[in-house]
Amino acid sequence: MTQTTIDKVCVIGSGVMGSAIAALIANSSCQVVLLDIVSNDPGGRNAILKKAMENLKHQRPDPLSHFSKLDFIKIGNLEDDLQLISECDIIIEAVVEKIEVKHQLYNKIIPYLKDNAILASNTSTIPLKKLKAGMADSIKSRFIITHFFNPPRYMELLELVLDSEVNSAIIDKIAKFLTINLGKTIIKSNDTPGFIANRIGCYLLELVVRKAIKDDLNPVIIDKIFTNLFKLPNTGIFGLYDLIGHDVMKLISSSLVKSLPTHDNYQEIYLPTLLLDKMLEKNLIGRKGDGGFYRISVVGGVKTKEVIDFSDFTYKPLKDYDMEYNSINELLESSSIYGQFFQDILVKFYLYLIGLIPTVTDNIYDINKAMKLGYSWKIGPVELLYQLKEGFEWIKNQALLKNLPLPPYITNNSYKLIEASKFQFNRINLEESRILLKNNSAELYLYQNRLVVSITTKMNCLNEEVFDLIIQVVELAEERGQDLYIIPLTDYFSAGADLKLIARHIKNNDFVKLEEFLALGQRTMTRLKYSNVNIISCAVGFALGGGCEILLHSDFIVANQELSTGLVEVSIGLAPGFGGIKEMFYRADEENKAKPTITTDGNNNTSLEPQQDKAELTGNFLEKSISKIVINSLKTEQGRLFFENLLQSSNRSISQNDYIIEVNRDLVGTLFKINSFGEGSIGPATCGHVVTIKYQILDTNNNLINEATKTFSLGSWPIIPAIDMITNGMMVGQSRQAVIPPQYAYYNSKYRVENIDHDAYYKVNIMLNSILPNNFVNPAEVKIFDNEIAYKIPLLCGDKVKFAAKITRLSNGEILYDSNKQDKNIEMKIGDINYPLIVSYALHGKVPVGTRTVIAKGKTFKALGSKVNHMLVQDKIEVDEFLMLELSIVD
Ligand SMILES: CCC[C@H](O)CC(=O)SCCNC(=O)CCNC(=O)[C@H](O)C(C)(C)COP(=O)([O-])OP(=O)([O-])OC[C@H]1O[C@@H](n2cnc3c(N)ncnc32)[C@H](O)[C@@H]1OP(=O)([O-])[O-]
Repeated sequence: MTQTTIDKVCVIGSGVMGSAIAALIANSSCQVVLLDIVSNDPGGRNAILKKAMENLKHQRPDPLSHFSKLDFIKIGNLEDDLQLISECDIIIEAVVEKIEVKHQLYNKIIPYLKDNAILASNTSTIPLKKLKAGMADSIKSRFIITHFFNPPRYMELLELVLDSEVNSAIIDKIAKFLTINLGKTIIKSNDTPGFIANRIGCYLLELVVRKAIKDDLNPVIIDKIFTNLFKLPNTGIFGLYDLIGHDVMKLISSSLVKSLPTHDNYQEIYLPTLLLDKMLEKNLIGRKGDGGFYRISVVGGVKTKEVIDFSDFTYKPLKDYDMEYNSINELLESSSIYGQFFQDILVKFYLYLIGLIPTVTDNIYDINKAMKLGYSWKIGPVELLYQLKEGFEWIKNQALLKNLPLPPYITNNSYKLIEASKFQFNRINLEESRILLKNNSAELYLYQNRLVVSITTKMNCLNEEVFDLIIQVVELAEERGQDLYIIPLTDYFSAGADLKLIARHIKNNDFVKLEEFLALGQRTMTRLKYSNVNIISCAVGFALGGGCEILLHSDFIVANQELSTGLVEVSIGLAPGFGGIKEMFYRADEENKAKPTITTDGNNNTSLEPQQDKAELTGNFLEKSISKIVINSLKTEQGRLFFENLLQSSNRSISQNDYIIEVNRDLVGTLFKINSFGEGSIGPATCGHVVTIKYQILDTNNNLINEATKTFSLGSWPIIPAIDMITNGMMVGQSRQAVIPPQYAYYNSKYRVENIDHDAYYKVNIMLNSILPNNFVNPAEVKIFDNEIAYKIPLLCGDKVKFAAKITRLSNGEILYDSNKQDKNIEMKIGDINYPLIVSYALHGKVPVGTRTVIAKGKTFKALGSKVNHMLVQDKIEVDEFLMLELSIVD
């Protein structure tokens, strides 16, 4: 559903940021056009874009909220497809940070902009006024900088840079899109180099790293102090430098140093540092290089974090250090080298930060917020200052002692007007509201004449008082005939039922109170569900357990894109008690009704109904939930006794493994919308088999593009990849008809199918004539178990994959193969005939995470048509014995 007047957005530049911004926008179900330069690659004129789309599927953390969101992105190049720009309401430029390139691009695209389209640059370094130089006034009034943070899907901050020329209607329109559709928090910055967060964040990174190296201090201790005392994210400072990349840091800092005035303190702290230069030379540039300050090594199958030894640039396992300091104050009062180091850097850091007022922004709360949202600081830097015994006075005194100049914000005493309460930013402006009802756990506000309930307990946990107030409020809303909104005042919706309360009841053996609590919760949910006013729940952060159950019982859910929600209690062995499982099923059923279907008319023409918007509830949810509950119960002595008593008549002890549930393997179907015709008796075809097929490729108007009979090995992609993927699983004599999305329709440069448009959907008809060799995996004889369900693009025939594998003989537990023992993961193409057939069978259709356990007969462990078997000595396996294969995907 589009909530603003923005229907289509164009992103230009499919690099790391551009493609991830396109994914973020597609996640909100808004149409995206992603453009880049023409490629000379044999893969076609859009090869750069195809690669970017492919990368989106594999990046971690996932840029896409669901793989079907790729369908919202249409790709094109800047020569053939410029007219696509004229359909777009916003054009976001995310090309290389070179002013000449950007200007050339603007000149090229401006003739295609529709009248009221907004043009935005995602630059992080080039000033707005330079970007706008030479533009016509009619473009200047709708040209802005929208600075996203990396990764755009996960970082809430968006820095918006505008000037007085920008039309106010444009500001309103883009602000609505960024906040409502994309869930971003906007912070306005003046047009100064690096804007707010990077100016401060990179200053701190360079200050700490360069000074620590100069003073010969240990990165591990410094990072531990930052994460433990200052509550910075776990990467610390050195880890973040590695994550950004030393090469990128160099680009950012050099650009900042070049554009900042000569008296700016960045120039002074950006010390020449030989060791950093040497690291760059040796490609020790961080995570994407051969290591950085830290490196992760896999030794004996175990991941080990190591730290650099500057004496010879080797790496040593990380030693843990005891924290000597209990608080920031203790650290700063210490005369240790680390105490002195932190004193020095903190004074410099804060003087720099405060000195940015008013040139960069006149709002100190925005500075605090930018670091929380753009750099994931749990506590903002200005809030942190209040944890120092003397706060601003400490900075002031230290500056005087060290003879450092004080910024105007301190000398004119503006800092004395800071109100600590304003650091917590509420989504509701409480000053505009009036409390109508209240107890110790929840409150009802009248906000802009709407009824709004907010929970006020720790983590917004649900207790009796919360339920009492909600029931009372629903009644009041019905009396007034007004809809009811449930909105958190915090960054999260609710952590669910108050587990401490439940634990107290259990500890006191007070099961009557526990039952009453559950009954009250159920009554509350029922009241929400059957109220005769609308219940609208607005959720951000997390809505876990009972929090999720509130959403499930609401009439409307307004969810932030990054909301984490679910009935998570099953993983700790608790059954959702407030009606969540039932509601999940009702909703899943409704979604199934809305699912896209393939309809086939009398002439066997297939048409695809419109794509649905929501993620589907696939997988055996109920069985998985119950199995998790049982498995977790079995981990406790009481749980085990309970189940053993229950099963006494069967007179056997029980194992957790008895409760692992089979998975379903139909994820491939959600990608291709396959219809099968006929039964067939020989097969099924598995990746690696040599098949002969007759195929037809048709466009969506049923025009025949290509047809032929072809013999090839499944997974070699000789026609278009989708044909191999769809043929997998077919029986000889069977036919399949499928609709394939563009990303699986591109052709292989070796065997060209002419006239394939890289951006279009196609239909294929396949008839399977023969399979060689006649060595098959009979699905009825195979058991497959997964350790998790995930909604990711499944691995398919012909894809490359990296995994660890173990094969165990079930009759005696003998381990026949273990890649971990050989200290090596397997990297193979699904369909490689040098690996056991069962491996390709098990990998096709598996999501690229977690462990898959397969139990199958020895005959399926033979490699296809080859004497080489990279995992087993073939002669050691009996055809009819049962073997267990465990495959764990490696990132
Ligand atoms: C019977 C069926 C009922 C129903 O149907 C199902 C449910 O809702 S079942 C429930 C389903 N829900 C869950 O399973 C979620 C359980 N909670 C979590 O997973 C994490 O706490 C969470 C991810 C929310 C935040 O992580 P984080 O940011 O690292 O923060 P943190 O972890 O450090 O916690 C901060 C403080 O909050 C406290 N507290 C938190 N949650 C609860 C609670 N439910 N209760 C009470 N207290 C809770 C926590 O103890 C701590 O207190 P203290 O005194 O300051 O030490």
